[in-house]
Amino acid sequence: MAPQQFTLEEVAGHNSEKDIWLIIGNEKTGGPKVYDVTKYLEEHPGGSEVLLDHAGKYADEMFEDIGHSGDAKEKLKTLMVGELTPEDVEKLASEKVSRASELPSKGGLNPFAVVVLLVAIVLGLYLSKQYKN
Ligand code: HEM
Repeated sequence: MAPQQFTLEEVAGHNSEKDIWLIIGNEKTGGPKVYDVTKYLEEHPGGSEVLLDHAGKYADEMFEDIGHSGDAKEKLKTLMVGELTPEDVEKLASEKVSRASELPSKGGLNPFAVVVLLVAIVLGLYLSKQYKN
């Protein structure tokens, strides 16, 4: 049976302690795959916190950076629930979305922060003019 396919958005919905999925894998390891780590949270030797931090996201870089053992990779296999749709595999590869930072939002500037910053600058200019006169 072909593995089930999920979108990034569907994976992102599994982001709580009671239901946590991660995406791990890259071109070198056979592509990103989707893992259900809900039952593994308590068992994880690295603690549940790091897994929760990446709930619903692409955690490949973190997983690789730790230098997980062969045992860890074997365990990982048992937790797989499926793969990403080809479009979203493409998306991860091209945008390097998140690399464990921002899913599903695309990163970049927060528009609210930009507005606040602009207002602050204009106000600053206005006030400095006032003081000169
Ligand atoms: C389902 C995915 C994962 C599995 C099956 C897994 C498995 C393991 C295992 C078996 C160990 C013990 C050491 C070893 O055998 O390498 C371990 C340690 C650790 N893992 Fe994971 N891990 C997973 C995901 C992650 C992720 C996503 C992170 C980070 C965001 C992470 C961070 C750590 C840390 C910090 C340690 C402790 C290393 C140490 O104390 O030396 N793990 N993991």
